[in-house]
Amino acid sequence: MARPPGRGARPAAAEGAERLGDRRADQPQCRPAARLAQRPAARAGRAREQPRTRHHRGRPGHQGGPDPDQPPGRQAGDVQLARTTRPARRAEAPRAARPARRGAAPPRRGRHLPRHHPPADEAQRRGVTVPLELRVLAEPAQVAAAAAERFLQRMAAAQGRGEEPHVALTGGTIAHALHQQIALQAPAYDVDWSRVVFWWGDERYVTPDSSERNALDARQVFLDVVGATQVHEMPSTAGAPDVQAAATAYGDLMRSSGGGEFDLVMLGLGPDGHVASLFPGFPQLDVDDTIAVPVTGSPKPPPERVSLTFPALNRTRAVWFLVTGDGKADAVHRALADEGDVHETPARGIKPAPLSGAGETVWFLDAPAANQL
Ligand SMILES: O=C1O[C@H](COP(=O)(O)O)[C@@H](O)[C@H](O)[C@H]1O
Repeated sequence: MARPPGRGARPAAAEGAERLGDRRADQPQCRPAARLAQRPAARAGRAREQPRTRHHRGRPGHQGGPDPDQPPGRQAGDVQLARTTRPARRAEAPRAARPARRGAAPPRRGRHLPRHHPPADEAQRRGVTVPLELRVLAEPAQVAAAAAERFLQRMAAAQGRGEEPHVALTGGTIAHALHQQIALQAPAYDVDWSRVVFWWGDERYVTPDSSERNALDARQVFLDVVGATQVHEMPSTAGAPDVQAAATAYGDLMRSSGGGEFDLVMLGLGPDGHVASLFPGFPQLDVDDTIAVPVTGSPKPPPERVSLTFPALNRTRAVWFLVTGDGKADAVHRALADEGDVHETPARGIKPAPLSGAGETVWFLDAPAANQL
């Protein structure tokens, strides 16, 4: 898994630095950023010398006292770091199914993924390496604007190659601002919205007009504004008799759509490290033979949800995490630490394994969310 930045292990790249293409884990991904490359050598040496425990690696000042060269927390300012993900460690791979510790519904087995659908550790098995970028911006509004700009560029580029990109949208705190920004910036880009296929990484199983619905806000501020036509919502209570049926129907729809793989999956991150509706300690984390699973007893309301599984989310060229606020800083740190358990920090199970094209993992963070890196 990837390391947090700031330990001198990998050179960083300034925004706009020339990308050198996909490389193996032990090779630098981008040319060093001038401002970071000019750090005093003594600081880099100190960072290497400090003994660190597994959970504190990469947290300057946490183990060895405050670092005089480094103000607390990562500085905002549109800095882009880039590294390459490492093949997942064995301990991080999803384990055999364990009993639910909370009131989660047992996920239904036997809804097999298409043959081309890679298992959760497909990236590891095939030795796939995917570049990892961190973009730290000052405020949530800048995170939304930067991600929206890149989203529009990505869609236009995919369509320019003759593709019809499939995208998984996120819910959560950042989604509203992100979607607003996409709609705002859209007129400047040549995107045919009838040729982008929208899905969701997770959804709340509530009434269709509930303000808890991830899709409702996305439609109002983005999809209906730009005129998207291929929008696949997860079923609400009006569309399926129960949450299990909702998950089954969504998996069936995705399986029959012939999409193959996502071009892009966008994800938020909960303070507990959850992504989509895959929560710490829940049995859905271990499901690798199904596209979508029901969740009951969610620790975050509302209690009933549908979520894509890790294999479904990882069947993508790109994953973008969008995370803001200091309440997420510990989760960001745990997600990017060298070691950790996917059952404690579900974000660690996100390892895109592209079947085609170049892969990427990008973390768009505001400064508070990055303050433990
Ligand atoms: O409930 C959800 O939570 C996560 C994280 O959301 P946040 O509000 O803590 O940012 C989100 O990614 C997911 O889509 C959503 O349904």
